[in-house]
Amino acid sequence: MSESTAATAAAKGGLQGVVAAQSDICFIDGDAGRLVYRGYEIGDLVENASFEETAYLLWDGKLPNKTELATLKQQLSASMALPAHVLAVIKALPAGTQPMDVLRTAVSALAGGDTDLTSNEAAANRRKAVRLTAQFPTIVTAYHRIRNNQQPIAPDPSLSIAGNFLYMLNGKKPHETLVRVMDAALVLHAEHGMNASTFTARVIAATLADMHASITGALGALKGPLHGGANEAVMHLLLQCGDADSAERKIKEMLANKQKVPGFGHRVYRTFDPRATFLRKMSKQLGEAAGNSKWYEMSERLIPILRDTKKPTGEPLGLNPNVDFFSASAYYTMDIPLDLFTPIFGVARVTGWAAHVMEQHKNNRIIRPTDDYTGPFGKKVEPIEQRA
Ligand SMILES: CC(=O)SCCNC(=O)CCNC(=O)[C@H](O)C(C)(C)COP(=O)(O)OP(=O)(O)OC[C@H]1O[C@@H](n2cnc3c(N)ncnc32)[C@H](O)[C@@H]1OP(=O)(O)O
Ligand SMILES: O=C([O-])CC(=O)C(=O)O
Repeated sequence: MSESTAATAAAKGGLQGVVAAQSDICFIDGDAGRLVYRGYEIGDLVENASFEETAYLLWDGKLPNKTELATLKQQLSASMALPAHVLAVIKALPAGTQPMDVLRTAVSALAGGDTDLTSNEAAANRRKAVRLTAQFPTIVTAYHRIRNNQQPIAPDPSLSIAGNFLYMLNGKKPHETLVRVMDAALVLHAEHGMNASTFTARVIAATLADMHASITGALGALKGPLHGGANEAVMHLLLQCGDADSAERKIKEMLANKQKVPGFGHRVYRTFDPRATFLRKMSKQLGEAAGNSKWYEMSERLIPILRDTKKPTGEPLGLNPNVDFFSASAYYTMDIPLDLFTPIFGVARVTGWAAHVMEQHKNNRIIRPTDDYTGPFGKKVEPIEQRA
């Protein structure tokens, strides 16, 4: 970044372009639309590696061999069931509690009773990463069933994380194609450098707080509609519009009113988010398989509007879909309830958060930036009766 561009970015706030850590985990080239996890291109991983292999890669820095993968799968299967006190916490939450809040609360509750809680050593962190990754799908699906007056389904040790998520959600063995789509979505969402939730996790970890505290905080950041919450917001928008013509009108109106359109734009990508390229294909294929391409086609209609609409300067807006855009129509076509879209993001991203917490703990310095004070000086405390 040139000095003048850096100065403009600094004035806008949001830590744009600020290097917050040295990291071996993820590389993003925002101009080229390139995403790399530990040296592997995202396209290679999504086509040739499972979510479990990706988790291993993120945590251990290498792809597992057969024995290592079998061990990880066994460890994950052994950790999927929730402790009784966590199920009790989930059941005690008031009706209507949002699934992201349930997930955050349950992760916080999982700290109680975790045998490694107080250790930030690498081996303890690795065990906690496995347990949390295994427990996330169980929390999300158990809550969904409980809120619908259904019994939670016990995880099936023969299924993957993706397979178990669909199985525990619907109570029947999922079709292989759907498991493959869900697995690919999890690989695509697993990691993304110093995004807001990962940065949050690292800030918490850098105080030497533990993995559960860091991931509880990360979930709070992921919930927001400018971050992970955008996938749910995209689907609400598509449903509210109902058809492509109304959606086109609505988007133009939003742009004219300077409103942010969910699922578009990115702090780093200046071109198509490479993950959106894969999710776009998945949304199309799912629509065709379901005999309902309406949501995919509606989504396609919006792309040229956000790319080509002119700014007052005459330049095109140049906004592209991000990871949250096509995941919305893909998950909706898979019959996944809207308010589980962001929790699914969490089911994937817990692996990336855990990798960053481990990296932070390995080479730590507290993260404490500074601010540019713009308030007054010289005030004196007046007696309360004299205050306006
Ligand atoms: C997993 C993820 O977190 S991916 C992102 C998910 N979030 C969303 O989809 C929400 C919609 N998108 C946004 O709000 C933003 O694009 C963000 C939060 C992702 C990135 O924010 P920033 O880095 O601050 O945006 P940036 O500075 O590049 O914006 C440039 C301009 O494009 C505009 N813009 C950016 N995104 C959008 C959008 N989705 N709709 C309309 N205008 C937008 C900005 O308002 C800004 O306009 P200005 O120059 O007239 O002020
Ligand atoms: O990197 C970001 O700012 C947001 C994002 O796409 C992600 O977390 O996947």
